[in-house]
Amino acid sequence: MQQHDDIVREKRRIRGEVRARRRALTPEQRRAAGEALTARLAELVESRGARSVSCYLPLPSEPDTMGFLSWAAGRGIEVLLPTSLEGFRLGWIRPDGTGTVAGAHGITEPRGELLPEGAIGEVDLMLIPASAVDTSGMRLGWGLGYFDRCLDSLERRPPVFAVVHDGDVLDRVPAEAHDSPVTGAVTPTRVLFFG
Ligand SMILES: Nc1nc2c(c(=O)[nH]1)N(C=O)[C@@H](CNc1ccc(C(=O)N[C@@H](CCC(=O)O)C(=O)O)cc1)CN2
Ligand SMILES: Nc1ncnc2c1ncn2[C@@H]1O[C@H](COP(=O)(O)OP(=O)(O)OP(=O)(O)O)[C@@H](O)[C@H]1O
Repeated sequence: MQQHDDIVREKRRIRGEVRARRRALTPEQRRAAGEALTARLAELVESRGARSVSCYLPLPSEPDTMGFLSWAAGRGIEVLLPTSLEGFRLGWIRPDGTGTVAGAHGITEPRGELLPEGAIGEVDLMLIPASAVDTSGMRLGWGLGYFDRCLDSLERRPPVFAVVHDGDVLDRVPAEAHDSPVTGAVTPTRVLFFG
């Protein structure tokens, strides 16, 4: 149990550092990072020939995916976005283009059809939020388990890329049994593939 408590404490410490670092970014740094991120995400999607992906509507301090969402819309690439359901479970929405609503945790969610469970496993590529990732592919979220549960529940798991700032790629992120590695990560400067 000691070991488990240590891991939980270490995860909390890392999340705190990431939060502080993200909040210290100036508006100009955020804008520039968002613009660069759009190019990296577009590169990844094009290189994989993905026609459908998952993504997220960003909180103010998260890597800004809005430019990428516009790019994808212009290319006719289908983008599914998450909604926070009860029990820290994720649902997936196909946006209908009529706007957004306020979801849980202060996160904006699109209006649109809530897809049947498992449908997210059919996308070509998942782009998911994270607080940090390490070079072996272990991913740290915000401690609510939404994405761990979602990825665990999939019979077929598409390639999964964590979207983070450059400073959120760490040498090592502590892992528990329910954590499974991601395929890669995308930052404003690079697309990384993990063993
Ligand atoms: N944009 C976005 N949508 C998402 C998630 C997410 O991480 N980001 N989720 C993923 O599970 C689910 C909701 N869970 C949440 C995850 C994190 C926080 C949150 O407040 N995170 C940070 C702030 C972000 C930052 O500093 O960059 C925090 O804890 O302070 C809230 C809800 C579904 N939708
Ligand atoms: N597949 C699962 N089924 C049930 N509970 C889970 C599952 N995966 C994780 N959890 C629980 O969710 C909580 C958060 O786990 P963890 O700290 O690994 O989250 P995270 O990776 O930061 O979050 P997220 O998955 O939202 O990105 C823990 O209490 C964990 O036990």
